[in-house]
Amino acid sequence: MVEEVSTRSGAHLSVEGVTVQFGGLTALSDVGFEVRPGQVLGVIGPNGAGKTTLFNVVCGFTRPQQGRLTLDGQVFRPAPQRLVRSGVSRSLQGLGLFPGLSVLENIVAGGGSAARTGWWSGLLALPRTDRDERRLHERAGALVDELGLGAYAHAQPGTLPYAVSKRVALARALVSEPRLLLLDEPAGGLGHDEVLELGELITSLPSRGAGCSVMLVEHHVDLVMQVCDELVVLDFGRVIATGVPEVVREDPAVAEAYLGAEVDAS
Ligand SMILES: Nc1ncnc2c1ncn2[C@@H]1O[C@H](COP(=O)(O)OP(=O)(O)OP(=O)(O)O)[C@@H](O)[C@H]1O
Repeated sequence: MVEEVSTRSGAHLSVEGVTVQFGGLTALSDVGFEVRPGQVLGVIGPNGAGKTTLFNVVCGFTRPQQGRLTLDGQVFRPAPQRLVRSGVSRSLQGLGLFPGLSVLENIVAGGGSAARTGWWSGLLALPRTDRDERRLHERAGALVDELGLGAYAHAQPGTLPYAVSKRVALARALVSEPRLLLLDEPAGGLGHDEVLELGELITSLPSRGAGCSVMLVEHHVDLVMQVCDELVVLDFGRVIATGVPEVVREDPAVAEAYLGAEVDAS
């Protein structure tokens, strides 16, 4: 088991002692965990637990007051516009597809500066070559096929069924061949069969291309239990449990956090 993990590739993200306050409210308190190479790590927790805040910290939308991130051992100060250059990609709850562009063009747009020969060239701000451009279009075309988007390649986002839009957003996040993929509620609004398909896709990500680690923020507990190697459970901004799904599922603190949330809701 250990051997299997150590041979996987993908980025290694470390989140250390992260604290975020909004005025007097502590949204995250001393949060720490790791996403290991080739791992699918799930972040779960009841409403208001701090999941979105954590996602925003890793994307660079929110700066923590304390703590730090490292990516492959280097201090990582994420900025949304530089993420792709760092080998990181994200798919947000709000799909954010460009209305004036076709599905294929939207996917190509996800290449950003990584359209250059790779994210490392993007980091050095090397100019984009025709060959880079061609490769980007090839990758976009391959994703259209792989995610079953062929019938929609030239459609406008506004005309797509919701589940198809979600696949387009995912393809756009994958076209840069990220080493770390950040997914925010990818199952939101999907039906049962679509969630199953999504689960298969997420499970395949670590062995896709050069390898990809995944941080998945998700409410859909069945999906999380199915696809994640490890879970981090947040409640009131604190990590209350970490571990493999089978163990977290039995953790009394986790049951209590979710039960408390249900009682509040009722
Ligand atoms: N920009 C903000 N300003 C003030 N408070 C905020 C802000 N963003 C989040 N919060 C608060 O921080 C806490 C954590 O919110 P967050 O959205 O991260 O939780 P969550 O686990 O994603 O919740 P949900 O599952 O409902 O989306 C909540 O109490 C929320 O009201």
